[in-house]
Amino acid sequence: MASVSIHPAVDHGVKPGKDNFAGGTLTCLCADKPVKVKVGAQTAHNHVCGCSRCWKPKGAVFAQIAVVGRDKVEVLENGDKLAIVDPSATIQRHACKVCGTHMIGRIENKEHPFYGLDFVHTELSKEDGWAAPGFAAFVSSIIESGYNPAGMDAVRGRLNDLGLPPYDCLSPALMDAIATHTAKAKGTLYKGA
Ligand SMILES: N[C@@H](CCC(=O)N[C@@H](CSCO)C(=O)NCC(=O)O)C(=O)O
Ligand SMILES: [Zn+2]
Ligand SMILES: [Zn+2]
Repeated sequence: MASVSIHPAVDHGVKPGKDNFAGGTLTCLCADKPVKVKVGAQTAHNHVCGCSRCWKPKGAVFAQIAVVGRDKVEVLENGDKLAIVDPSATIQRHACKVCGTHMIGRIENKEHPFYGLDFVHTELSKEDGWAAPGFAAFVSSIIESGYNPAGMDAVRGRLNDLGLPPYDCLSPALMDAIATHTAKAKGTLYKGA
């Protein structure tokens, strides 16, 4: 039986990143005047995401998405084709108006735990060496985009086989980082006995 399809970047096995990789250029899917975005550093926290908001290549069940410092992200060409998909969303996704590809996901709320980081889809670059995805986020959310709920055991099994532990929110490390940020803001962070 064919294995469950997740995302083209991982369906044939997760490819490890390269040490000292310094970034590359993301290009949208337009044949004419593509949007080009420079990402001038290696990314962190790469993951596959099942949420309905993240951009997925045609036919993919999951998105692949990572973060990088916003100071490392620069629109190089055809930025006039970009528009924010939903200005009220936490992550403002700047997408190509012609092909729909999300090029930059930016957080403008300075109080947000991930402020200062942009979300990017590194499969849009032809450079080799981007950090590999390490987990699967918002797995149950694929049902919201029409995935058959009866197939979820097989999806989670495949993700585990690929070395992408499945979570229905973000990974424990990221959820702990968010909660730590919130506790600091509320003044309730553990201070020791
Ligand atoms: N069930 C919802 C979940 C959407 C969601 O909360 N997505 C996360 C992860 S996106 C990258 O990992 C999130 O942080 N969203 C904030 C935002 O999108 O602005 C669904 O599927 O839509
Ligand atoms: Zn485009
Ligand atoms: Zn998402």
